[in-house]
Amino acid sequence: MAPHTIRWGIISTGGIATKFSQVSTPHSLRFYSSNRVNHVIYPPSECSSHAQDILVDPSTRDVSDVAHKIAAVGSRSVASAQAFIDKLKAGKAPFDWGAKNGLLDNTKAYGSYEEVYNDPNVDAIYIGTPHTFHHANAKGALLGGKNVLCEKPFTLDMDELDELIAIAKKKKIFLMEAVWTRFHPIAYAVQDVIHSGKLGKVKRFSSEFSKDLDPDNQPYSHRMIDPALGGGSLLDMGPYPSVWAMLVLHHHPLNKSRKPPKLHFSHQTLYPRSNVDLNSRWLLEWEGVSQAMLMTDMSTHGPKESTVYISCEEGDLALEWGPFKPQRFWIIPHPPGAEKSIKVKTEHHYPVSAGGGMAYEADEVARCIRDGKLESERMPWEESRIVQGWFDQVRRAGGGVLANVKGNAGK
Ligand SMILES: NC(=O)C1=CN([C@@H]2O[C@H](COP(=O)(O)OP(=O)(O)OC[C@H]3O[C@@H](n4cnc5c(N)ncnc54)[C@H](OP(=O)(O)O)[C@@H]3O)[C@@H](O)[C@H]2O)C=CC1
Ligand SMILES: O=C1OC[C@@H](O)[C@H](O)[C@H]1O
Repeated sequence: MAPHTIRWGIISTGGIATKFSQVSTPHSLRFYSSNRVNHVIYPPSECSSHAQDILVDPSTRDVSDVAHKIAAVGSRSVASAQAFIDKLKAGKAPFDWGAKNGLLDNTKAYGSYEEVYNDPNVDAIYIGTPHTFHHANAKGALLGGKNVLCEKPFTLDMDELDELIAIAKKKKIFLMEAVWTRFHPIAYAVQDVIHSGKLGKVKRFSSEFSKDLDPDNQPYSHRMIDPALGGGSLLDMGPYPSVWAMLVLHHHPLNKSRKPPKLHFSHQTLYPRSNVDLNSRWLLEWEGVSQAMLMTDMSTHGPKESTVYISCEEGDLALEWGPFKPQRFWIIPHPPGAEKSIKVKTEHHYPVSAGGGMAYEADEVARCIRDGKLESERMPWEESRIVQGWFDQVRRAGGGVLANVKGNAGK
């Protein structure tokens, strides 16, 4: 049967859209315990782009039921949209597959986002603008009748998110937050290990996304600094410690009710230059499962081999940095003299397939649309709401410039 093909419209030509992966030479990687992906792997890169990744041959990730095409690119400048398309067409392996196979034929370059919302040849829109525009862009796309995949963080606050969900429900249109990590092979593997009980009960959990962005040497207009663009570490980086807590603890078999966790306390260190948060910490508790300490920080890199650390009865699990796309984890015995059934440290590789790792979430969108779903079971609205709720609470308690800022719900 022919694959169900989604005709994408891409909104914005910024960093996430244009940080083209410098990947050209395939090599085979052997890995210890993955049985989900086992074919040609390309070297991992932090730079990923939705537009570029959907141009990779889907068979490299064992996908044949869905496919992608780029029907339109919208930018505030038509020249930028056209340059973006030209760059995609000039992509190297594995991204050249799309141009060679017609995925960029007749792609339209628009000098506004509205034209993409209204293009009848577009099925779904990917939104890659700064956080403070997500709500307006997603709302415009939904009102134009388009399915939506919106970059993280979904919105600035819960009211904005609830309005988008209400529109999607009313118009019966698919809507999803682009938390790509949820769809990576390693995310399933980590859940399998912890939820199988092989390591016993979870005793403690910590996860963080720390990265030195050298804020003092960035212009004020940088979206991580400028409050008008939703600056600070929490909104940009917070989805990643959160995704691991949600997958491991919220989805834990012991959390039968799937009740949201309690947020005990939070703290933000403010960055005097613009009064956004330099770092944020918050403590959650899933009753009967575990507590979890989550952190974001844009002033330092943080630990390389334990961006997520899950202490369990029989041994621990540690994930490599960065939490947005780790490719390895380790199972680690307790300290000498305190070992339980885990006696030796083992390493487990789960690399993403060819490309940067963003095609998995695009495949999910395509399948959901094909199947007439409004939301994804792997990235459901309620779980975006839980995480958005933490951000609202942490931001408000932090006292920074964004503490009392309200989003644009209703506008
Ligand atoms: N999933 C992931 O791994 C990643 C996700 N992201 C998310 O993507 C979003 C965008 O981040 P990033 O690509 O780094 O951002 P950039 O600042 O690099 O680009 C944002 C783009 O948005 C458009 N835009 C529209 N209005 C404005 C405005 N007033 N000011 C600035 N830009 C505007 C511009 O595109 P144009 O001129 O074409 O209209 C601009 O190039 C964020 O929400 C971020 O959280 C970012 C990086 C990685
Ligand atoms: O979403 C993201 O993931 C990758 C990071 O490098 C980037 O800062 C962030 O926006």
